[in-house]
Amino acid sequence: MSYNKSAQSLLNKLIRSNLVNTTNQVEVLQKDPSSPLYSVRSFEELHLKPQLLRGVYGMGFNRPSKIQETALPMMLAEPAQNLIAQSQSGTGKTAAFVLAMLSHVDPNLNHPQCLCVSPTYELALQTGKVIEQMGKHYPEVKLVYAIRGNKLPRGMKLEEQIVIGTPGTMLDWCSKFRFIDPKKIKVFVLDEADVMIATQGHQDQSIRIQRMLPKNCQMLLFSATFEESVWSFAQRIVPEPNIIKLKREEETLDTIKQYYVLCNSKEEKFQALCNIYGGITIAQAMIFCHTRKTAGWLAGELSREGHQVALLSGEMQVEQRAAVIERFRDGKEKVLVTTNVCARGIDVEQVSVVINFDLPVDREGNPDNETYLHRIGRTGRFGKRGLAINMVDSKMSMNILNRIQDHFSK
Ligand SMILES: Nc1ncnc2c1ncn2[C@@H]1O[C@H](COP(=O)(O)OP(=O)(O)OP(=O)(O)O)[C@@H](O)[C@H]1O
Repeated sequence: MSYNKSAQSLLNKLIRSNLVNTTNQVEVLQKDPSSPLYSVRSFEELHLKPQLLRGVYGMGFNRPSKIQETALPMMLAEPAQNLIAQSQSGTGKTAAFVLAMLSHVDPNLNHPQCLCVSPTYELALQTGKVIEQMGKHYPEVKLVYAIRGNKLPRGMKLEEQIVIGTPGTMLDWCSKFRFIDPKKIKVFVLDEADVMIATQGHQDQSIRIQRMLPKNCQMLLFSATFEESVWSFAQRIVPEPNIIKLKREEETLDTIKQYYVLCNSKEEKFQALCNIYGGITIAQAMIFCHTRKTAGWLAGELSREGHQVALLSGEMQVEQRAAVIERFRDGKEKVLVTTNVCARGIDVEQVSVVINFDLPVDREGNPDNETYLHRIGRTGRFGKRGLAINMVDSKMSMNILNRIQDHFSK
């Protein structure tokens, strides 16, 4: 379960190349409601160090994202303020806390000052990459990974200002090995709290790290979702927090053209698919199948027809899946074939054509409306127009399609 959650989160990060736009307003709950609430419309207003402003613009950011507008002034304020922030993946949380960490470190002090914990090694590396990009013009600030494979000699004291890693190793480095002096930490970031608590032990380890930090250390916690269990964990980690929440944009089927194609067999569906493919110039398409076997077969047939196809399948390791997704995102393959299960929870916003080679159904064989919507739907008025094609090959699948139609009244 936790493996799935962190894999999903990683794959989502990899498949997305852009900020997720949202028209929803942020909800803010201040620790001290009488203090003024600042929000910024530009990065200049934040009075960042010039090296960091260059780093931000160098990444192609023109203005703060919705959540950054409110979160950044809070995180950069003096004295430090604690923050719990929740918004869906892709809305700019990572970029925000990376900027906060880079702003708060003193490059002249050669000891760790910021700790950032992530649920997995791969997720930690992704955050590390953002630190490197944003800190590109600030080479005095150094970064080290507290992850299992990284073995340091006993008695060593770290000189890097930022440490990013997984809770277990981070805890060992702070207590058992004392590579880090927790009393000198100024900023503590806990990323992906919802994924974190899904792993046995991570919650306790995170709390034990937090207890070693000084009272005036800034505590920041981020999460994509906010169910009760995340919330109670957040409150144990972050005392006297400001709270920012950004609602997830509703997905709609309004801007999507949906079709279905009637066939008699798997082979006919494949033929129909080839015909459709010949008829329209498709930028990039994702094709969903019910089983691994069908997905493998279809990918084989498509490549025999000369298509460049990527296959994402459940038996692959996360790294392999990540590599497939990265190649697809970079346009190296135009078609991605995957199974319903494997792609659950993955956002495919930039894909304009979605083909359900098999319709999404749940374990009992009933229509899975939620998956249908998530796969095909687009959010808000920024949503690009899209095309969805459903393949029907039996009375049973026609029945499922009809029930999906009834459900959405479309
Ligand atoms: N102000 C901005 N302007 C333009 N792009 C931005 C801005 N902030 C972040 N981005 C880009 O948007 C994407 C999502 O940002 P980021 O990874 O920070 O979001 P997130 O909420 O942390 O999502 P996740 O939890 O999946 O990492 C990244 O590609 C990032 O480079």
